[in-house]
Amino acid sequence: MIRAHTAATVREAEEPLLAAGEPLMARAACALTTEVARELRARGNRVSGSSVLLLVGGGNNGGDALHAGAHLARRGCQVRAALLTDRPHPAGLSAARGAGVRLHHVLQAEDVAGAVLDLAGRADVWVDGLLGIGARGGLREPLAGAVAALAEERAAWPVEPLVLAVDVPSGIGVDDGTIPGPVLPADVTVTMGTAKPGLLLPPAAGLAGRVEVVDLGLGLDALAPAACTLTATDVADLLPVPGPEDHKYTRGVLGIAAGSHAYPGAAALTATGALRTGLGMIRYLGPEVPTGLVRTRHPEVVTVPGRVQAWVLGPGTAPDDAARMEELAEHLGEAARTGVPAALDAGALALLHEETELTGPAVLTPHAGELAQLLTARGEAVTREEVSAAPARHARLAAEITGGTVLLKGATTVVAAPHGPLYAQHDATPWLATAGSGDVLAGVLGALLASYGDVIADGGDVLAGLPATLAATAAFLHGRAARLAAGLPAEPAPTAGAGVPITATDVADALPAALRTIPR
Ligand SMILES: NC(=O)C1=CN([C@@H]2O[C@H](COP(=O)(O)OP(=O)(O)OC[C@H]3O[C@@H](n4cnc5c(N)ncnc54)[C@H](O)[C@@H]3O)[C@@H](O)[C@H]2O)[C@@H](O)CC1
Ligand SMILES: Nc1ncnc2c1ncn2[C@@H]1O[C@H](COP(=O)(O)OP(=O)(O)O)[C@@H](O)[C@H]1O
Ligand SMILES: [K+]
Repeated sequence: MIRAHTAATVREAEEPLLAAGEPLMARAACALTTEVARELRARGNRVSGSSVLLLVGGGNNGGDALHAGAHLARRGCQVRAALLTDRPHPAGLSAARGAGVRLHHVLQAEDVAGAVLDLAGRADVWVDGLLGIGARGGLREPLAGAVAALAEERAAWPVEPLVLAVDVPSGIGVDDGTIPGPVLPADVTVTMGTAKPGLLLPPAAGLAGRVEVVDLGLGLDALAPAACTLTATDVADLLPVPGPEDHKYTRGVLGIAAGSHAYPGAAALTATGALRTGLGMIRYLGPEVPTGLVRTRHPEVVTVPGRVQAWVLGPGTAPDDAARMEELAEHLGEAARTGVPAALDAGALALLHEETELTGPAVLTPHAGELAQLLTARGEAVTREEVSAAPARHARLAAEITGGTVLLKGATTVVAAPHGPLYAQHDATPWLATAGSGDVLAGVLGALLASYGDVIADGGDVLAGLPATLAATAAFLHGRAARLAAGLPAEPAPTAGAGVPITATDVADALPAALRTIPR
């Protein structure tokens, strides 16, 4: 699991170590130096003779950069520092000066951005040490203008410089993953002690490049993360494997109320997603046309009511279909009475537009537009664009308002329960943006909820976070299946091609291949 902690938690952990005289900044600077050298060599450059520009802000982030610059100068790099502050870190500054780093007081220039661009043009590497966890809001002037100019001009350089961010790309929302102002996108972010939520959460995570965590000995592993990303190993621990004592009822029975006369295909896609993820049985309940489709495609699906351990409600239904909405409301009521978890998708999300309190465990699976509608209906007027600009904040808000767990779909899927860590899963490929793929996801999630249905129903507070973990697991499997279906390797690799278009059916059919890549 990749774990991220907030700026406040990092400071709390650092405090006693700094008081005890632990050389945290020296460790950070060594790690930065190693990373710059490694990246230069990976690009076929020698370390000695390479030119490095340090972008230096007024705090310890700038101090890290200056100390690393001193090391690099001693290793033969030509290092310049653009001091975008009147008060650079004193020890960092004297170390840099002593090692022969050339210091440029760019704030004295009439055109600060122009002065920084001038220095940047001569450098193979830009080290972004403007702001770290001390950032308050987006970059202010003159830093903002300089960074905007660098970000814009970078692509025009004959050879694009390597951009390495210290701790975080300066100016991102460190704790919430927002992008409140200009930010210089990094190739690599060397982050200190632990990842920060903004390095995992969209949209800021997309500006961090590869994230390298430096172990500063902060002892953060014992503290609950604010955000995390599941890896294959975590998913392996969660995926149920049947034992000899199991039978179909212990493996989990999933009720699916999906599809309508207008959108029958969703019923079949949800069922395929669930069956390929693995469970004991599916009970499908719906109108004649989708029922026929499900029976034809999956003769193993039962189409009579009975006991279930989880529900998927809503794929392929629309709020204007009053009769279908009434059926969904009844199933949701039954789920709540029996304490059985329910995944609510598409039309079923509209059930929550009313002031209904979710009394049973539920996972909502909106995309940004559906989440905006839900929040607006519940008195928090917001647009789709605003949700996309701050997905974590809005997913958490919806979880708090409804009492459910929210899986917000997107290129990076964010999961938020009312409490506990956020999850950010970036496992898919943009080829997944195709009609019906959300129905497959609902099926994957439904199968996992059914497998754990009895545990969730009996669980109480101890297992309060389980629906969120299962939702993140579903996003992982779904994303990985999409990658494999598109002809991409399970994990992103620089040599992978662009992949090929996929259908939602392809995604469901690639689930067994995705499961085979999970080490169990
Ligand atoms: N505390 C420590 O000894 C360690 C800290 N580390 C580094 O120190 C960083 C945190 O250092 P600081 O607490 O000094 O904070 P920062 O270096 O992130 O920034 C603080 C400075 O930025 C200014 N500032 C804040 N928001 C701004 C904005 N929106 N626009 C323009 N200027 C703004 C503040 O006025 C202040 O001068 C970490 O990110 C990490 O890089 C590491 O060296 C590990 C050890
Ligand atoms: N750009 C993207 N990159 C990766 N995955 C994406 C992207 N856009 C959408 N997705 C994923 O595709 C799926 C689309 O689901 P949804 O919007 O419900 O579509 P539908 O209703 O047609 O099934 C979600 O799992 C979402 O996370
Ligand atoms: K930085």
